[in-house]
Amino acid sequence: MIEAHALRKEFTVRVRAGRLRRHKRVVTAVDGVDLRVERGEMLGYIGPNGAGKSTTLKMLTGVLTPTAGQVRVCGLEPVARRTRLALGIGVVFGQRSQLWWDLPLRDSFDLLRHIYRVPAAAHATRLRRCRDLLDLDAFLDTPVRQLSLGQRMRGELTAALLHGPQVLFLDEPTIGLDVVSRQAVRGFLAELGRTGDTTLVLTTHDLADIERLCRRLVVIDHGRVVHDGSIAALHSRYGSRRLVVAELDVVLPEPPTLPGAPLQRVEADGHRLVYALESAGVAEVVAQLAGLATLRDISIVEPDIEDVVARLYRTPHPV
Ligand SMILES: Nc1ncnc2c1ncn2[C@@H]1O[C@H](COP(=O)(O)OP(=O)(O)OP(=O)(O)O)[C@@H](O)[C@H]1O
Repeated sequence: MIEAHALRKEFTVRVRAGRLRRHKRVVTAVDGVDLRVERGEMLGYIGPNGAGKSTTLKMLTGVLTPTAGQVRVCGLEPVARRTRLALGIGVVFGQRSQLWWDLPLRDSFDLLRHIYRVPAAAHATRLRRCRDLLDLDAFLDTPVRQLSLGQRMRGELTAALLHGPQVLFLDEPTIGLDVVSRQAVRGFLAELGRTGDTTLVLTTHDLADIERLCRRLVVIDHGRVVHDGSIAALHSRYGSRRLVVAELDVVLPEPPTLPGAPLQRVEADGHRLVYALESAGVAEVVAQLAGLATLRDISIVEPDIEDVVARLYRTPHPV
């Protein structure tokens, strides 16, 4: 659905160099990105501020012309075939609206049906589904300007999907949403992913979105791809380890040393021991601890995606 090769975008900016003088400076926002996304994939596209995520999305959707490289979305060259491409893609930019500010949500949806020339029956089916899954009914007749951010975002998602796009681009779809709206949006996107018809490209700073929705993660930094693979692959690349947390009834004179599971921390005055799973398996570690101490509780803590991504952002990457 998406193919990009050596995609590059440079911006020329003017910077002050004295009271009246200005210098031209070239900012390379995207620096040779290769990307291939198959039908039905849900791809998380993340990176620190200014990494080039929005610029990439703008090139994929035909808003910006690449400085160099090739790009095809739904088999089309985005800038040259922008009108045609609009029928195949849906776009949600969290900070911008595609709805009519003064119209009730229902009327915006109706206008979109005419703009995209969607047959009435197909429109009704898709709208019904969004109304059910996103709980739109309570505010369908409210003008967009009176909607809360969470309600508007649900409206935006519906608006992006009513013409049945093959690819959905989402730039920060959960930004600023409260917990309930965030869950509603995530649940809806997860459902969309399960049906497997829509390809989804999602940029976000909220890594819980990625964990919940995306099996594949592309990380971009300074305009370059620095990771392309699963979240699990990222953890193994950066040596993230699962932890075994043992709560003891009685404090031991010395925390036990376990082969293949180094002790990470001793907490709660010795009542809690935290081991990292290296070469040892969970069962082995639990069995050993059970033989050495009276356990009140034991839990396994999965590696934290925030930690591993923070480590990745801090790692310098070769230019
Ligand atoms: N229109 C523009 N003119 C000049 N520079 C730009 C323009 N748009 C983006 N840039 C620069 O390109 C770089 C990448 O910006 P981009 O908006 O793609 O980053 P991002 O990864 O989406 O960041 P964020 O997470 O902060 O939204 C930044 O250095 C930014 O200042």
